[in-house]
Amino acid sequence: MPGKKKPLVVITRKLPDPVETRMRELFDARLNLDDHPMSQPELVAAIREADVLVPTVTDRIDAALIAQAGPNLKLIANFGNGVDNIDIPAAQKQGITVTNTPNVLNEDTADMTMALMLAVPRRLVEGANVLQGDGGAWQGWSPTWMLGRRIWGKRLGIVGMGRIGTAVARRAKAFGLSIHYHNRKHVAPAIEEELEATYWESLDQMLARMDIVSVNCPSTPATYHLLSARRLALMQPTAYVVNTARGEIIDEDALVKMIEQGKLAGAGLDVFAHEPAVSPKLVKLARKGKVVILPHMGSATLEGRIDMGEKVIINIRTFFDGHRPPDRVLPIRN
Ligand SMILES: O=CC(=O)O
Repeated sequence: MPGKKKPLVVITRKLPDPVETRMRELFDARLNLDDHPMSQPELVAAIREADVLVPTVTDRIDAALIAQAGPNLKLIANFGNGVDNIDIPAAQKQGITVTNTPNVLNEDTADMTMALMLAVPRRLVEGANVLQGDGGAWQGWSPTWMLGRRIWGKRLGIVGMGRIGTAVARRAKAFGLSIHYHNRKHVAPAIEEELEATYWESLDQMLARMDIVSVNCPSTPATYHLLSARRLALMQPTAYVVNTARGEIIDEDALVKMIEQGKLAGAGLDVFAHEPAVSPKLVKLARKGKVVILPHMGSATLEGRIDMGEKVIINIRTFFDGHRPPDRVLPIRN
């Protein structure tokens, strides 16, 4: 941007090198080279001074923080798809634009969803641990040892057939699962045709009939504990739950209890209710092979993270060129 003063852009976490290099070229970029999660006073200092804040999903940008924004703060360009970490109405009220990084992580997150969908019923981690443990546990192949459950021919229920849900559905179809989905408002007729998918208006009815349920909706006040204790209890005891969206969408305590009591077969979880803390009960279930737990790695590919950084840059540049940034996020209207 020749001739113009470069915007002061505060980035809360370390980003991949090519992204940081480009940000340095384009902006007055304040980087977090040692990658420490920013403390509340550091966030307040950043938001007071910056023209643009680039937070990640681990930074809570709530109304109290936004209220302390300095006069220069015009844009919060989230490095992340989910914006549940940002109080969008509070930002909008203060004239601050919010953007995110959609689309570029659909395929990576869908891959991880598929990986969990395979890992739990097919006992992938349990099997790997046999060889990685003391080494003596494997007695050789046996017709009745390490038997999991087949996923081919089973029913997959997708909660939230959006961009990621659709990418999951395409993969799952190729693995021989029949595709079912529930969306709160919109049906997706094109996807229904392409994947011979069945739309369930009633989430309760869908849950009761699925072999695997994959959570792929955003975390909003309306989806908080969408898979509640009552709804989880509707599921078959042979069913699995996979969540690569947000921990808050499932009542995690209820899920744990149901798996402990054999009322659900297991779960594959990449996200948790109180990250980075993970319930010790879930860790215990993981040791028993009932769940596979991953530390929020759905979009964690080098390519994906560089693409996300590129999106952040495009959003900032477009905004300062006087146009509406491509990934502007507006408050949800019910
Ligand atoms: O979880 C990661 C994201 O929302 O980008």
